[in-house]
Amino acid sequence: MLTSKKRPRDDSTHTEKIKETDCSTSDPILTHDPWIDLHQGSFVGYWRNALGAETHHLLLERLLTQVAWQQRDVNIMGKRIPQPRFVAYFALNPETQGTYEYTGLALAPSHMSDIPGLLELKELAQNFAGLTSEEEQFNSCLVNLYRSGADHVGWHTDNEKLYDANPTIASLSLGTRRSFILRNKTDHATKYKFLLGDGDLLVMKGTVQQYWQHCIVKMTGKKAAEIGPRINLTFRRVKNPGAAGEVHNNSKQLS
Ligand SMILES: O=C(O)CCC(=O)C(=O)O
Ligand SMILES: [Fe+2]
Repeated sequence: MLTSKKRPRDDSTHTEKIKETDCSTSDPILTHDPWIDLHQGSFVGYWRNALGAETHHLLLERLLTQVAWQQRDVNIMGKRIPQPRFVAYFALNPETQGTYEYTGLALAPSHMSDIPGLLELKELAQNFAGLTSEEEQFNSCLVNLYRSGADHVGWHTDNEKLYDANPTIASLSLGTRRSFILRNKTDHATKYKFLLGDGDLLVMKGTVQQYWQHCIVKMTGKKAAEIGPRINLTFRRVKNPGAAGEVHNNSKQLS
């Protein structure tokens, strides 16, 4: 049974503010407040093992086997390249919410109710994100499958016009721990690294998509091939279904 009970972060060593020049030195933010104030109205919430259940592997297995994963081509700087991960898209009301589009890739949504447990995960993510009113609640879920350490997502912001200009986005991780980095758009040396492990939840809130970019770091070498899969579910609220493919400000960089 999934629980939405909030639990304090038990260990902050999985979050670090890092400098461009020294990515291995940690400057941990040692606080039990799950919300990190990035200034200018940007906030990130981070909960280790928000899922709190021992059934993550079943959930991972279910998603691996039941989701109709797609690897699509995207346009990056005039070139068509296969995305370095697999994706799928779910909506609460696929009939009215339209497609999700970026860099030449259009994904039609499936029903969230098609995957057992997905609606409960949405509720859980909403509770952690503090979304109480119905108008704020998530109605879509973009799911990423990183097969090994070589799969990744490049620097980007989730600034599609489908969403509000300052959307709340909740990201739930399953499987292998991977490095998620946020960097300030105007000062790339200001970064926060989160090691997102099985059951961890990260929420971006306020102006994060205006002032920060994020990525999942590409791993290289033998270790990249050896590590297991990771699935990430990002819950979002589609507000403007007619605006698929448009972005709020500067262009979205993504691979
Ligand atoms: O896998 C992750 O944690 C991030 C995914 C992401 O940034 C996205 O789907 O927009
Ligand atoms: Fe993103």
